[in-house]
Amino acid sequence: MWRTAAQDSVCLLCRSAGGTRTIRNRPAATLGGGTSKSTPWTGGQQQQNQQQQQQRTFATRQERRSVPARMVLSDRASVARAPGVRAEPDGGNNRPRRDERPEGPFGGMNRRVANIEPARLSTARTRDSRGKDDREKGKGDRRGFKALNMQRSLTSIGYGARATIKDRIQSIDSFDQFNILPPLKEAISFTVLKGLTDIKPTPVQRLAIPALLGQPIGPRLRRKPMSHGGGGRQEFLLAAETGSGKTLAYLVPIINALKEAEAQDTASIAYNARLEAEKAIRGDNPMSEWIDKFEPHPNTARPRAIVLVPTAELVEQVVAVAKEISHIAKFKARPLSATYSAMKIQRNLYSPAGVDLIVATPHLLATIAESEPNVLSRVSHLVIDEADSLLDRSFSPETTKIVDRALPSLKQLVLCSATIPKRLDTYLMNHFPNIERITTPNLHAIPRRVQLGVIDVSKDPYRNNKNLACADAIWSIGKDAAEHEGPVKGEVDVKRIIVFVNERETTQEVAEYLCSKGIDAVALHRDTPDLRQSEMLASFTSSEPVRVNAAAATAAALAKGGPNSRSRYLPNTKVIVATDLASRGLDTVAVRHVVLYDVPHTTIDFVHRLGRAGRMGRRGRGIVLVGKDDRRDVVAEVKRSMFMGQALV
Ligand SMILES: Nc1ncnc2c1ncn2[C@@H]1O[C@H](COP(=O)(O)OP(=O)(O)OP(=O)(O)O)[C@@H](O)[C@H]1O
Repeated sequence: MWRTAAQDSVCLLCRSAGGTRTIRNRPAATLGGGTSKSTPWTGGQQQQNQQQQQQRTFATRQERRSVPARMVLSDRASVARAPGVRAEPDGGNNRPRRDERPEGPFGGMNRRVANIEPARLSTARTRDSRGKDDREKGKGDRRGFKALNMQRSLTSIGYGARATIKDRIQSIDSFDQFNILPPLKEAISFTVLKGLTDIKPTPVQRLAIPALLGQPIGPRLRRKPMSHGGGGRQEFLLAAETGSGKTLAYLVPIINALKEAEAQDTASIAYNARLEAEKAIRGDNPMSEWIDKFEPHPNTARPRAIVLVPTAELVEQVVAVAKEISHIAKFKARPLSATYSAMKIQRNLYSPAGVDLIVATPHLLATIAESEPNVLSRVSHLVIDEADSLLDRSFSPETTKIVDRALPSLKQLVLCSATIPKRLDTYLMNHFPNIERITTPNLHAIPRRVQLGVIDVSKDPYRNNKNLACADAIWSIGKDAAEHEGPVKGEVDVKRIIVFVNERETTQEVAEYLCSKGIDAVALHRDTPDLRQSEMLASFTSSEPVRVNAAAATAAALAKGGPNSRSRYLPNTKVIVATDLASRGLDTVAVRHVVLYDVPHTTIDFVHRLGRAGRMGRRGRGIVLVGKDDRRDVVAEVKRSMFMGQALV
């Protein structure tokens, strides 16, 4: 019996590989009891190779088993191994690593590494690892939010990116830092935000105003070259938490652009000169008496800026802000909504004095544009406020029609929203791939100053009577308020509360039940009488306090049985029952309490509904009624997210 050094090394290797069984003490050549003579498969050259080879192992157990008694092993150790590929001590599975396979027709198959140039690979890795860091960080923060992670409805933004944005806007603390015309600065301080002592732009205003003006602020705010849609148009998405001043964030730069363009517009300059001459001729004769007979302004029925909003109430709200600015900045803003008579709509649009900015609902404007295509022929600035609703299925056809008609003259398209739902994200990627996204550090987070309480409706005393639970919650708020006299002796503040339901049909039913329990409640929907609805809304959107006699409120507070008490009248609360679409965007500054009658379907609805309270730094409280079939896990996680000050997903 003889052994070569090479054979010894095979034996050691086999042992160390732990699994490749060899017939250890027999040289390969004698396997099967053969001789060392050459066979047709093993020539003299092969034998020489055998001796030179340092590591040798058998191909596979199967191969070995199938080795006929007189078979001599290939000196390549594995028949599957390509020339030049090293053997692996892998227990007999000696196939070459996929990424080491040679070039050839099948060389690219089953690769584990992408065939990317090293230079490109390094930049891709840096980018990827940065994104991954952010994602990992976000994931870490979201651990334990199983229910919310499962039904993700909002686009997530990494906490790293949020921190960067926060840094960027720190140096801006005054409207004077923006390149806006002096009358606009004056209007912000003396009309829109009058009464405030320390006026500072909010985060969305710090980000959006310079971006829309095309103004670089400080070295860190210098932006990449403008993102353009087709035809040199600029496209922006402003996304910021509810009640954070988005209206002013888009109105200020747009009005500024209108005023600058007006100063250059030869038609307007010539008209103004003729108007001044006419005024001189007419002397003391008031302008309102003769302007109708004078020639129309070049902007008559051809506004240069349009703001689209989903509801008539929001039309009023936005146009009110624009008009406040217009008192000082001098331009014409007009509302268009279905609540106006045909004659009023006609007058607003065809006013001989012209119209610069129109605030409208898409349905009405799209209908007008069908018969009067010129209405949109001069639009240079288009804002789609509450973009997640207006680009959703129900509004999208009308909104898109307006965008399409305005496109030829459009210079800036601004989409504005408090949430970026995933479907909006996809829509933007498909339709506006170059849109510049301006998002604030607290996007999708409900402010920590808003607390969320939970009432289990399935328990006593409600026994699944949601209406009763709702009335009881409102009575508790009223009773509590009755104990605290306001600044005026003998009077208490009236609490304004919004009750949110998921379906529009439920609004009336709940409002009627609350009324039957002595609560001043109104449903906010199309069929509610306009006057009652607008009276109620006015008291919700005004920051002026409403007070009632303390004695009446205290009597109600002391009555036993709450909503079931005999007195059955709670004088110090006012309630609106609505779906969140009805109240979308409403600046309900007077609201401290929100009751979520139904558990919202998605986190998007949580953000918008709870966003009606706690606006612009105010405190607020949400109460959610949870029935036996509701997702308690979702509610618990939203509550925890809010407590931790995290964004909902
Ligand atoms: N810089 C500011 N400082 C203080 N208050 C401001 C400032 N800018 C706006 N506001 C006030 O903040 C309130 C909310 O503004 P606005 O309605 O524009 O919020 P929003 O972000 O559009 O909310 P939503 O998402 O609900 O539509 C308004 O009462 C407005 O007057």
